[in-house]
Amino acid sequence: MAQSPVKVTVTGAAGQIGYALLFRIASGQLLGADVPVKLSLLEIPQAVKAAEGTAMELDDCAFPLLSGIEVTDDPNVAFNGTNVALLVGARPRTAGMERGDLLQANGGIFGPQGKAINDNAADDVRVLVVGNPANTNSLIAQQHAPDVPAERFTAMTRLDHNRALSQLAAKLQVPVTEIKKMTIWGNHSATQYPDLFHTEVGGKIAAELVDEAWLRDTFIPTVAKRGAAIIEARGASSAASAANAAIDHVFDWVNGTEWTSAAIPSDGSYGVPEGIISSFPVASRNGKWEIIQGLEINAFSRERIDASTRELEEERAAVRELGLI
Ligand SMILES: NC(=O)c1ccc[n+]([C@@H]2O[C@H](COP(=O)([O-])OP(=O)(O)OC[C@H]3O[C@@H](n4cnc5c(N)ncnc54)[C@H](O)[C@@H]3O)[C@@H](O)[C@H]2O)c1
Ligand SMILES: O=C(O)C[C@H](O)C(=O)O
Repeated sequence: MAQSPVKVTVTGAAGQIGYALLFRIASGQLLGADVPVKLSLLEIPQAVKAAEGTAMELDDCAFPLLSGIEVTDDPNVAFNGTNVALLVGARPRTAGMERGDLLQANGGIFGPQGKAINDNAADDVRVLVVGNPANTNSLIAQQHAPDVPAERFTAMTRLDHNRALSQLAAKLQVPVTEIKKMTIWGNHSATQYPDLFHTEVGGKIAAELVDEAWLRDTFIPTVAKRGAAIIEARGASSAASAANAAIDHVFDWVNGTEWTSAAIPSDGSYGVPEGIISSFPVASRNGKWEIIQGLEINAFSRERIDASTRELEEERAAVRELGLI
């Protein structure tokens, strides 16, 4: 029997990530080449017309897997029966802003959307927050959705993971496919920690293949500050690479993987405070993320994981203070 379509909701559909994302979803890259999809495009009223234009272009592609498109400014409609919610819609930072500056500006979006997901989404809904500050926005949405299992709320650090793969591959002059077990810990911010002490290249530990000065002074800051470097170079924040990472995150969540990075609610593993949505090394089995256990954390890593998770605790305290959770 033909599979019934999976409903995918994309917020901020008229934005630059939305434009890079929707066509790939409709072509089957988000869920698989045999899975039909229905798209729901959520925008603010002023941008609905632009989203309708994107919907016209989606129509014009005649994608065999695309079974329907709706465009709306009502979250209750957009999330009605949704199976996958990609929360992209938020203001990007501009040159000179840190992600923390966006807490107040964007935090207000995610409470109402969390509630709309709670009240309307399908029982199997999976949520990926891309809009910054992604980890804490995901926490805000989760806190407004008490009927949805907490672990269904995630945030995107896959772009950081992919950036780390690419930087290391260039340094070691190897194809990215030779690199296994890359890990991003913590917040999708400048405090994130790309960890090479478990990463393997041709069976060897990556941290032992590079000198410590490069690891500390070049690799970690290059990955952690790549978002700002893209803004500086493009005059706009990353879009196609962000859309690509969102596709990777959901595809692996649904179809399984033995090792990647994703920000998921902490269960206290590795001393990461319970409840914050922090990046971990994860596997996905039977449609559920699992934190990879048993890794030895050295003093160098400990210090950096603690710094990034402390920032997430501070963000949680700040949104509590603002009454957002
Ligand atoms: N996690 C990551 O790795 C990552 C990477 C890149 C960008 N981002 C973030 O993604 C977000 C979107 O980036 P962009 O470049 O597409 O921005 P953009 O400004 O091009 O588009 C954002 C869109 O969101 C819409 N929007 C705003 N409030 C909304 C709401 N309440 N409901 C629905 N739509 C709403 C806007 O109308 C706009 O069309 C930003 O916060 C950016 O910082 C995250
Ligand atoms: O850094 C930003 O503000 C945009 C995005 O989160 C990125 O990492 O490219």
